[in-house]
Amino acid sequence: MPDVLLLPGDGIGAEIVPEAVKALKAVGKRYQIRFRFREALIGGAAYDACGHPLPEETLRLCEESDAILLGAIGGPKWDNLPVELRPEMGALLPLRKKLGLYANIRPALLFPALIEASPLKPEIVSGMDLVVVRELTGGLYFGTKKREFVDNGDEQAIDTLVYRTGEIERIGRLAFQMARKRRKKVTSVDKANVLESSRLWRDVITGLGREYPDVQLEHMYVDNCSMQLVRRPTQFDVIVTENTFGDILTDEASILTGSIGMLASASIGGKVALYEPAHGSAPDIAGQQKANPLATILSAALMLRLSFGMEEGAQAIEAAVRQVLDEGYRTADIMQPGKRQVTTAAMGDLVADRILA
Ligand SMILES: NC(=O)c1ccc[n+]([C@@H]2O[C@H](COP(=O)([O-])OP(=O)(O)OC[C@H]3O[C@@H](n4cnc5c(N)ncnc54)[C@H](O)[C@@H]3O)[C@@H](O)[C@H]2O)c1
Ligand SMILES: CC(C)[C@H](C(=O)O)[C@@H](O)C(=O)O
Ligand SMILES: [Mg+2]
Repeated sequence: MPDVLLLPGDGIGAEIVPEAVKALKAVGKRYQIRFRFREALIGGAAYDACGHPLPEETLRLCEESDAILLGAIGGPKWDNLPVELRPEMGALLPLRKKLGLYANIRPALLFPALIEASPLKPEIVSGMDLVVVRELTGGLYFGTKKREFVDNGDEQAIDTLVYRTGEIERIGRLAFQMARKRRKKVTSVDKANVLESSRLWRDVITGLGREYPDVQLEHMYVDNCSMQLVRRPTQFDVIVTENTFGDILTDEASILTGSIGMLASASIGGKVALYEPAHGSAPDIAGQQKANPLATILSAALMLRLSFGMEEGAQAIEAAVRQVLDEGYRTADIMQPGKRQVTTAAMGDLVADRILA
């Protein structure tokens, strides 16, 4: 019985996770699989309940589970806490690190029904289907952080950006392997014209490329990449990049597919994988049933594919999402003239229903 740990977290997390559970239950019913769902606290919700954003009990349940589904963490309520108690630095980052989740897979796929919801012209965005492989446990996020006063009385803040060859090699390998199963192209994104860590990144990826002669490798500076994504997103197949660049480029890529509410993700590399939408807790729309649950539902599909080897179940979810969009149902963020606007829960019901149809 696959044991799935649910971590709804904060803001819209409590609204979107139940919709992905509906999809998983529908797959369970269709293919006679019984999932066991457990739930734990994380983020601001955990801080409010027990004084820490990542309680030991939550970490233990994560380590014992077969896969984790996370909603989102954070929000203005907790932004002024000491940094180690904030949901981002006190829970999400340590959880990724402790579970060894060094690779964050973020597919940015345009569903044809959403072509009008994209800010790009239909002829430019049509066929967009790329995946960003983001390094997740290194770089600026995990470097030394400090503040100190200098001679003239100024305060200075320091964040170090460190990458080792081994860290670059393992994420690079994953990207090449993924490209082999796709359109056989890897774009490695860095800032090698400025950063030493990027020059090492480029050296390591170039060396790895020789082991994958069937995969086309190109290097691109991150500033150019952010422009190329908008100019011609279909030129990309697999983008591999370091932590911070991947964070920024995936928010950019998400909107090209219609909304950040469409971008699923899988964080892998350890014994247990974590699945979560790429977006945050969206405090501006929390509690209003306006959130798009599809990124979380599509993250559940990634869970079935990558953690449980249930390709059929994953495809059933993806086909149901496609069908519901083709039928014209939309949450507010992807609403278009002539379409039918539905709530978060209604969207989840529709997807579950189509999985079972
Ligand atoms: N993985 C995570 O848990 C995660 C990711 C990003 C941000 N955060 C946290 O979330 C909080 C809010 O951050 P932010 O406002 O910069 O980013 P955000 O992604 O929460 O929201 C950005 C914008 O996108 C909209 N949006 C996001 N998800 C949506 C959805 N599913 N459906 C419809 N609209 C959606 C929001 O309403 C908002 O206008 C912060 O505390 C941040 O640290 C957490
Ligand atoms: C909340 C934040 C720490 C996180 C990140 O930057 O990794 C988020 O933006 C994401 O993309 O998952
Ligand atoms: Mg982000």
